[in-house]
Amino acid sequence: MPAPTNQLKAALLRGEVQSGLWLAQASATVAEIAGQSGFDWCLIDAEHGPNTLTTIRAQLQALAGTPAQPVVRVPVGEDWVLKQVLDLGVQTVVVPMVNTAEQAAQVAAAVRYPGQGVRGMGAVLSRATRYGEIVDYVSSANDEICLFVQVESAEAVRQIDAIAATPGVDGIFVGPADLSADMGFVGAPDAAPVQEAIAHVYARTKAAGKIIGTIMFDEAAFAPQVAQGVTFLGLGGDSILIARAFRALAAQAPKNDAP
Ligand SMILES: O=C(O)C(=O)C[C@H](O)[C@@H](O)CO
Repeated sequence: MPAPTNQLKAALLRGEVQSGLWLAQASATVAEIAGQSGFDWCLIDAEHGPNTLTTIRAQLQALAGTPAQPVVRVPVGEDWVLKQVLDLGVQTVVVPMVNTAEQAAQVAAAVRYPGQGVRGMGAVLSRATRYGEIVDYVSSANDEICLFVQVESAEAVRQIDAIAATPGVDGIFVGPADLSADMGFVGAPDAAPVQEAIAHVYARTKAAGKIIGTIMFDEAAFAPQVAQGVTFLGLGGDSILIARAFRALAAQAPKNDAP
């Protein structure tokens, strides 16, 4: 029995738009609700969300019962972090703050077994192999890994051609907030120089034949992003949606003229 087919990767490689939700609550319940809401994928954010391996595992287990494909963003692109997260069974990972081609090559090696990388051989003990049931996992896992590296600095933009060309990097994920901040436009991702840089990254990523990803929090931005070639599209995050819904409901509270 080989590693499970990465349905999200397969759809993205067919050029299909796949939209999803950022999960930063570290809640298996929120993950389960999101996973059955119609998203193609749900990303468990361990960079900005208070996630641990235990909470990531619980959310992966919750998502397993839903149509949504699981994605994990690791806090940092270190080999040991990627090894532990992949052993939990996720096959699509996003690595933040990849600024150079050297870093891209390092994380690409970290997510694949020897022959294509340096991923440690612990899967037989882990959820990734269903605790030993998937006996051919190690020999088939590499092809089912989908690695996105985040381009979110001016240096990464300068190195986009080398980063995108890196073997084992399947997609480039633009982080608008961090990119704009690094370019000197804190809180202003719509600034013209930032948008020009993003358009350049999209063009060079497309030229390299790689998948383009990003996240938007404005529904009006979804279609324009797809028109620019984005197929791995974040539609927002659980925290902001929950907060908005609570504020909107509270605002509906009836009042009376107390006697
Ligand atoms: O820099 C960005 O933008 C991202 O990487 C996405 C954010 O981290 C995400 O949490 C939305 O703010």
